[in-house]
Amino acid sequence: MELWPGIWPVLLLLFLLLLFLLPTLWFCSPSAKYFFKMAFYNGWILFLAVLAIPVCAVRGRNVENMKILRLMLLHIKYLYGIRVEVRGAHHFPPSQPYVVVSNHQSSLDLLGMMEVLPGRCVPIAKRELLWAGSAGLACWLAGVIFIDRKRTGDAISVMSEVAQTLLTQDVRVWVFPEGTRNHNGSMLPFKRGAFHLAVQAQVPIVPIVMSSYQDFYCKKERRFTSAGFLKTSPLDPPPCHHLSLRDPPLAPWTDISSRRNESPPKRLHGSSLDPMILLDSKLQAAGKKRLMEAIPLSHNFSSSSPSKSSLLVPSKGVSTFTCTHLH
Ligand SMILES: CCCCCCCC/C=C\CCCCCCCC(=O)SCCNC(=O)CCNC(=O)[C@H](O)C(C)(C)COP(=O)(O)OP(=O)(O)OC[C@H]1O[C@@H](n2cnc3c(N)ncnc32)[C@H](O)[C@@H]1OP(=O)(O)O
Ligand SMILES: CCCCCCCCCCCCCCCC(=O)OC[C@@H](O)COP(=O)(O)O
Repeated sequence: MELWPGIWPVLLLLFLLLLFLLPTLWFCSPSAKYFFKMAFYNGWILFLAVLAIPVCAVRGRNVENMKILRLMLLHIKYLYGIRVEVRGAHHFPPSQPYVVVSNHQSSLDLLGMMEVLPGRCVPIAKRELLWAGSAGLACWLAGVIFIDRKRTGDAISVMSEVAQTLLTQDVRVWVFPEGTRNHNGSMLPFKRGAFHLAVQAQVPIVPIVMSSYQDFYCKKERRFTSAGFLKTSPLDPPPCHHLSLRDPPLAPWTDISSRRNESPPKRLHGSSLDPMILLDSKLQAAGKKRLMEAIPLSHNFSSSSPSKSSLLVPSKGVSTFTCTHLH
């Protein structure tokens, strides 16, 4: 009993110590700053999810709930001083189902994603996210599609169901075809699911490239700097690759490859403290290149349905994919 009064000064001392230590770490240690920022990022999302769950639960699991999550997440970029610029939003087909494919650098992609997320669009996510507490539940309520990456067969059947849903319920799907986060400046080989999905549902693929975070964020170096940086989330200008199995073959890939070395990064504001527009043309080029490599590969997949697979095998040297829209 006598000990209790003594605990308050200790707690007060600890509190003062923290009050001194945290700002010191914040200003002196970039790693600590990185840690705090990421911890707050995750914590804040978990907190927002707690608020979102009851609102979303009214409708049950419903893709329309994604609008609520989107609105609730849009402010986070301001907390981090990240400016998001969207380019080429008009490349989204106006009102039809399609598959979005995008590069995946880190969980910060959520910010760019929310900025451009079209209506009735649900991401495909690894199953583990479902267990991320309130965030997992919020994702489930918003119709996020979960796949078990270790069980290819199961993942394929989920994707096949999604192909049906795309058409019957008029939804769009967002896939990170690298299948995991990748922050090395290039793109990992693409997984095939997104392309199967688009062909099965006969819908266009809309590629989106998010510029490199390297300038302000690097997980390996534990670096997450403040002020004066920008994240750009451009929609890749050359655009919707319509999967047409009937149209006469064109040579879309040569068109796109000639655009690979387009505009160098631009700095629109002079001062280093101003937000910078940094359109990472290399990553864009890598994205396009990968798309070029990956999309035709999906011709070669085997399908259990003979009629489908014969449709998908192009005649010799002919691409069945036509690019309906180039910027
Ligand atoms: C207000 C507060 C709110 C708070 C809450 C926060 C809210 C936020 C809201 C929302 C945010 C959500 C954020 C989500 C972000 C998450 C990101 C991630 O989790 S990224 C990881 C998961 N994504 C993927 O993995 C990509 C999709 N993966 C695939 O498509 C793969 O292809 C997969 C899993 C289906 C199979 O992967 P394999 O590793 O086995 O490799 P393969 O080579 O692609 O496939 C193997 C064989 O299967 C065939 N195959 C694949 N898919 C097929 C299909 N659909 N039909 C037939 N065959 C198929 C392929 O052709 C291949 O066969 P052959 O080698 O070609 O013969
Ligand atoms: C129970 C408490 C668990 C706490 C976990 C904190 C979770 C905070 C929610 C953050 C939601 C952010 C959504 C982005 C998800 C993301 O980026 O996932 C990574 C996967 O794409 C790829 O995973 P990997 O293969 O591991 O790179």
